[in-house]
Amino acid sequence: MTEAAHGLDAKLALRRGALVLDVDIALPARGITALFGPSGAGKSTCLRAIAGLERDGVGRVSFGHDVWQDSSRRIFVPPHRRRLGYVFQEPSLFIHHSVAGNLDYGYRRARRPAHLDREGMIDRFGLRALLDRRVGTLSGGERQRVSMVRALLSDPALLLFDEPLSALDTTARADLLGCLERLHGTLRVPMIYVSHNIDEVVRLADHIVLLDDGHVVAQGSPQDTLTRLDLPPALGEALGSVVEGAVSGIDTHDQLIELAFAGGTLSLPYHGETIGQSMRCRIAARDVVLTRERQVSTSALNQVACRIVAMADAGVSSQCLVQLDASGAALLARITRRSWHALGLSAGDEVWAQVKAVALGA
Ligand SMILES: Nc1ncnc2c1ncn2[C@@H]1O[C@H](COP(=O)(O)OP(=O)(O)OP(=O)(O)O)[C@@H](O)[C@H]1O
Repeated sequence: MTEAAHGLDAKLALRRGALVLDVDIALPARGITALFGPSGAGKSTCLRAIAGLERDGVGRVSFGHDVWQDSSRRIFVPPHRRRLGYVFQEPSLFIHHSVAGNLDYGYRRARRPAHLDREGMIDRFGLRALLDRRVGTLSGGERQRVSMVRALLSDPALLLFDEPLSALDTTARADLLGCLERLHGTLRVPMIYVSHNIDEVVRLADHIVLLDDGHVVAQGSPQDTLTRLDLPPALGEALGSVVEGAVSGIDTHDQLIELAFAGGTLSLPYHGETIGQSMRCRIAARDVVLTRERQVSTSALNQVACRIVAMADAGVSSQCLVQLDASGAALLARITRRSWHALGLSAGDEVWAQVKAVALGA
């Protein structure tokens, strides 16, 4: 299998009822790209158009050196010839066949490529004990694991996952998210992952495309896109910073870990992490409190020294967004305008950002 030298480029326009989708997306050739946005933004429609499942989309889609669609030249490669591994919100499997039968369907058609680690994937997704079971007897979470491994074993050039966890309960969702995180480091092909759950996105994505009302409003690294001050109000709750660091301490007595990052250390709840483990956590803008002085009597375990970079309207008249720099790490706070004025804040000021450890629980 040859890997794409360039990723996916899609410039597509299409109308579906009240939705006018008009996107221009350029994705990296590796890693996970999240297509994120509020409900109804057009994420699934966009993914389907990329796959060739929306035939009336107009524009150009290329993947690596392959042109999948070019309306001006009447080129349209049908979905089954685009080498896609598609996973939908609801698993679509051969319900009367065994798990092994489902997994091997695409794997056999792809001629069992040597570079695909069938056994490793079965173990990584916890399917070993289920191989002989009929799919119809599995739970929703188990079926979705089968869908994912089946897609991976079909030797795709591009994986398209459309809200694969949204129909699952909290436990199944957490389990599968863990599987996907572990898969991340071994993925040889790019994945587009549609979600409206920002925590999933932050844990998985290397790159984010933010969609609102059929349009791309930002694309780039999670850190850069989610700390922007100019995003539409519909994306407001997703705003915040993505902190990357390594576990530098574990306090089993208080069940907390310390995460060392560019701006200092953060305490957050312990979930079985190990020292040295790389971690990402999201600090939602609404969970950050700003103070002029470092506080001595506060229940917030985290206080990070920052400098104010800029302030902007938060889209809600009583609130503003404050961009902060913590020794090179970008943070974002959403506070009231009243607080901004009461503290006499302005760009360039030194402040402390307080964050409760429980706000950082994964
Ligand atoms: N075939 C269709 N006919 C009419 N309207 C459609 C059709 N397909 C999609 N839409 C509309 O387009 C909008 C976007 O739908 P889409 O499923 O792409 O959004 P989404 O961002 O994936 O939303 P969600 O997160 O809720 O799944 C919705 O308002 C939907 O009702």
